[in-house]
Amino acid sequence: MSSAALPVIPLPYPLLLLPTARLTIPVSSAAGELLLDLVQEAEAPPVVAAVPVPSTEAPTLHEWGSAARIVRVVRPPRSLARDTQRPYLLTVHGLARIHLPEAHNSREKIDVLAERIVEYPNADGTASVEATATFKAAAIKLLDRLARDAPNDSKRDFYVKLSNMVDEVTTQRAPWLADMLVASLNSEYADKLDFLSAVGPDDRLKRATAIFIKQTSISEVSKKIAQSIDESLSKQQKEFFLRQQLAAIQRELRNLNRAPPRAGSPAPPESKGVSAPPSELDDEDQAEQEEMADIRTKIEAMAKSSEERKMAVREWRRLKRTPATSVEHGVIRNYLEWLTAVPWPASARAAQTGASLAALHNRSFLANARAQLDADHYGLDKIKKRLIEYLAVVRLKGLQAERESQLEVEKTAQLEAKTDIQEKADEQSKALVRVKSTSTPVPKPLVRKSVKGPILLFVGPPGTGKTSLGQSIARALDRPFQRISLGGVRDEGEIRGHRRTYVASGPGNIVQALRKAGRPDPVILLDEIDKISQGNFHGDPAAALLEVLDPEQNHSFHDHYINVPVDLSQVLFICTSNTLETIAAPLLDRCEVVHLSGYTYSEKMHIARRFLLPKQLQANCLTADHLSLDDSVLTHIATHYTREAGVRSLERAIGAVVRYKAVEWAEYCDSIGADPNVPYPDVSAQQGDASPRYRPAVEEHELETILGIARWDEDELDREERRGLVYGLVVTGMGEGGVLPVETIMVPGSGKLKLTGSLGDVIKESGELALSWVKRHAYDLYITKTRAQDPLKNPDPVDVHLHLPSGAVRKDGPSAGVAMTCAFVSLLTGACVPSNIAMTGEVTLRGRVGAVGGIKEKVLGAHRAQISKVILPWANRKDVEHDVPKEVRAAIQIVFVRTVEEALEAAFGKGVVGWRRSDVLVESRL
Ligand SMILES: Nc1ncnc2c1ncn2[C@@H]1O[C@H](COP(=O)(O)OP(=O)(O)OP(=O)(O)O)[C@@H](O)[C@H]1O
Repeated sequence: MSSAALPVIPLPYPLLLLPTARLTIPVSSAAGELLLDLVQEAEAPPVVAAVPVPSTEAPTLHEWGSAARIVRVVRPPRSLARDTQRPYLLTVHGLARIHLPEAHNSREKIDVLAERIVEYPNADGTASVEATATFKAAAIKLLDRLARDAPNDSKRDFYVKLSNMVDEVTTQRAPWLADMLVASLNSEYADKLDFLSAVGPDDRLKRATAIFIKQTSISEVSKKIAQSIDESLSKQQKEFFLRQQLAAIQRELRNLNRAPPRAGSPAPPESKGVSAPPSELDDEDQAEQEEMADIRTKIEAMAKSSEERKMAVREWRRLKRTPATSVEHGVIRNYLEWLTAVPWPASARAAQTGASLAALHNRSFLANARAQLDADHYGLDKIKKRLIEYLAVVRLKGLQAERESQLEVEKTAQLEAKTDIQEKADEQSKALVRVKSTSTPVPKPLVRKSVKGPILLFVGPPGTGKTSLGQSIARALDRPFQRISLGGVRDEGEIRGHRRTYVASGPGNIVQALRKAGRPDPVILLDEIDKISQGNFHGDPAAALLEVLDPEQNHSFHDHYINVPVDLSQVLFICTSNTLETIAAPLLDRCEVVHLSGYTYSEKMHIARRFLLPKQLQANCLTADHLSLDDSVLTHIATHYTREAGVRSLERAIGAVVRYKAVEWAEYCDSIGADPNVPYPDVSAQQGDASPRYRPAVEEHELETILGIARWDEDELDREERRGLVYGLVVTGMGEGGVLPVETIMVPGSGKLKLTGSLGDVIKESGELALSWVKRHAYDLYITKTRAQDPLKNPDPVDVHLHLPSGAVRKDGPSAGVAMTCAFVSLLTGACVPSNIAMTGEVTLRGRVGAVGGIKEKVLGAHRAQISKVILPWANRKDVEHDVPKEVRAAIQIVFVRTVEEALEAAFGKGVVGWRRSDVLVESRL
C-alpha cells in the first residue's frame, strides 16, 4: 500500500466518482482559479482526490474516495465573470480507489484543494471464476431487461453492446468492468458508496452482483407498477367517458320532463327579467329528439316482416348502441333517414296511391287525358293517339292489379276465419293450431300489384316536346313526375348509389327520385339515355339501367347504399333520346320507340302563338295587351333567327322580344308616372297626345334591333349553283334534318378518287360505287367518245376529290348515293344542278335507287332550308304519305325516282344531260 498527499475535491451528496468514471462538477471561482493555476503549473495533468461527503447535516469527508485526473477546468465567459453565482466547471476522470485514514477524525472545515494524506490500497489481481460467473449472469440479466424496456433504439443498442462486453469479459478484466457498470448504470448512492470501499477483485464483483440483482428486481417491480398505473388510468378514462354519457342522458331526461309553464304560473328563474324571444337555434336537443321520433314512427309504419323493416330495426338498434359523438353514429343515422324516406310500396304510406287509383276509376279518365295532352301540346296527333293507347292500357292494368290484390286480401281473411273456427272446435289440439296459425300469412295492407307496361322511348331532336309529353302523362295519371338526366352519367354509382363504406356515400338517382316523389308509383322520365356512357372502369351505368327498366327484374332493384331490394314495378318509366344510334341494343330492346321528328313552320307558328308567347309573357309579367306579334313577324323570327327541328330557340327568341318590350313598358310608365302594374288599356286612356306613346305591336324591321342581325341569311346566299356541287339531305346526330352540300372537283392525277370529310366506311363505299356507275355510263352520258374510255384518264388523267363539309362531324350511311352520283355527273359533263334542289337515296351498282331512313326529318329540314324540290327514292313514298305534313308536301315539289337515270333527269332537268337512247340499261334478272 503506498500513500501520497493529494489536494481534495469534496463531492457533496449525491455526487460520487468511481474509478473509470468521469464527472463534471461546479466549483467556486476561488477554487476554480486555484485549479487553473495547478493545471498551468503541472507538466502532466494533475491528480486530485475526489472524496464524497455523504451527509449534509454533519459534513465530513468519506473514508474512501477516488484518485482522479483533472481533465478540464472551464472558466465562465468573461462578461459573466463578475457574476459570483456563476461557478467554474471542473471535469475529473476516476483512476483508482483511495483511502483517507484520518477522514473520520477530522473535525476541521472541509477546504477545497486542501492537501490530505491518502493511501492507495492494492486493488490488483484476478477475480475467481465463480465470482466472475455470478457477476456475468447478474449483469447480463439486468442489461437484457434494460434493453427490453429501452425507450429508444440507441439506448437499446447501448445495453446490448454492454451485455456483449460482459459476456466476453475475462476474470482479469471483470473487476474493472464491475466498476464501469456500477458507475454507469444508475445505481443507488448508498450502494455506490459501499461499492467504493470494496477493494479486492472478488469483493468488488460480489458487491456489484448484489447491486445488479437488486436493480433487476427494482426494474421488474417498477414495470409492474407502471402497468397497473396504466390500467387504472384507462379505467379512469372509461369512467370519465361513462360519466359524460350519463350526464347527457340525464340532460335529455330533464328536457323530456320539463313541463311547459302553465298560464299564470311563475316563470322559471332563468326566464325572469328581459325574456329573449325563443329561437329555433336554441332548441337543438328538442329538434334532435323530434327527428329521432320521426325516424322511429316511420320505421313502425313499415310493413311487418318486410326486408326494409328488418334492416331498419337492426340499424336502429346499432344507432342506440353507438355513442352520439362518434362518426359511425352520423353514418347510421343518415342511412336510417334515407331508408325511412323511401316510399316503400308495402308501407302504410302506400295509401297515398289511392289518389291515383281514384283517377283510374274515373269514367272520363281517357277524355281527361286527351284534354290534358291537347292543352299541353299542339299537333303531334299520332303521338297523342299512341299515348292515349298507352294510358288506356296502364289504366286497365292498374284496375286489374287492384282487383287481384283485393281478392288476395279477401282470401287471407277467409283463411284466418277458418283458423279461428278450427281453434274453437278442437280445444285439445290448441297448441298445434297455434303453430299453424303463426305460419299463415299476416294480412297485408292493400298493396298494388306491379303494373308492367311497355317503356316508352321518345326519340327526336331537341325541343320537340319529349320532356313536356312526359309531364303531361304524369298529370293525366295524377302521379308525381320526376326527371333524371342521364346525359354524361359515367359512373354506375350515380344510378345504383355508393356503398355505405364510401366517404360521402348516398343512394343513386333512382332512389333519390323516389324519395322526392314521395310515392312508390311516380312517372320517372329518364332523359337522354343515348348520352349515358357504357362500360368503363366506373362500372356500367347502361347495365344498371337495364335492371331498372326490365319489368322482370325491377321489382327488386338493388341500390348499393340502401342495400334492401327496392320495388320499382309500380313506377312508370319514360325515356327520351335524341338518336337511336348510340343506345345500347339491350336497352333499346326494352323500350317502345315513339318518334318525334320536328315541326313545320306552320306548326311552329301555332305552338308559338298558343304556348310559347303566353308562357313568355307570363314569365316576364306582361299580358297579351302589352305585346302583339303578327304572323309575319313570328314567321320571320322562325325562319331568320332559328333553324331547328324543335321550338327551343324559337321560345328563346320570343323571350328576348318579350323582355325588350318589358323594358320599354317600364320606361314608358316611369316617364308618364303610371304604375307598370296597371293594365295597358287603362294607361293608354290616360296618356295625352303630347306624351310619347307605347306601341304594343312589334314590327318586322324592329327585329334586327331586338334580336340582332338575322342568323340564316348568309347560309342561304352561300348555296350556289356550280359544276360538281349538289345538295344532299341528312339527319344529324341530334335527330334534326338538314341540307348538306356534296362538293367535287377534278385535280391532275391518275384517275383516282379521294374522299374527305370524316366519312365512315359505308359512305365511302357508296362514293366509290357512284363513281363506278358514272364511269360505266360515261359513254351513255356523252362524257366519253367510246365505251372503252375512262373519263378520268381521257382526254387528260385526273383525280376526283369529293368532300362533305363540316369535316369535324362524322358522317356515314348509304343515303348520299344519289347526290354523289349527280355530283360526279355534273363534274364530268359540266351541267349544274340548281341550288334549290336537294336529294337523298341509296344507289346500287345496277343503277337502282333504294329506300333510306329519316324521310320526315329530311323533308322538314329541306323545307326549313327553303328548298323547293326534293328527289326521294320511290320506295319512300309511303313515308312521305304517312309522316310529312300536308302543308309541307304542298310547299315542296317531291319527285320520287326508281333509277339513277330518273334522278339525273329530275336533278338536271329534262334533256340537260344527254343519254344515248339506243343503249338503255338492261336489268339482269337473277
Ligand atoms: N307540340 C308542342 N306544343 C307546345 N309546346 C311545345 C310543343 N313541343 C315543344 N314544346 C315546348 O318546347 C319546350 C321544349 O320542350 P322539351 O323540353 O319537352 O323538349 P325536349 O324534346 O325534351 O328537348 P331535349 O331533347 O333537349 O330534352 C317546352 O317549353 C315545351 O313546352
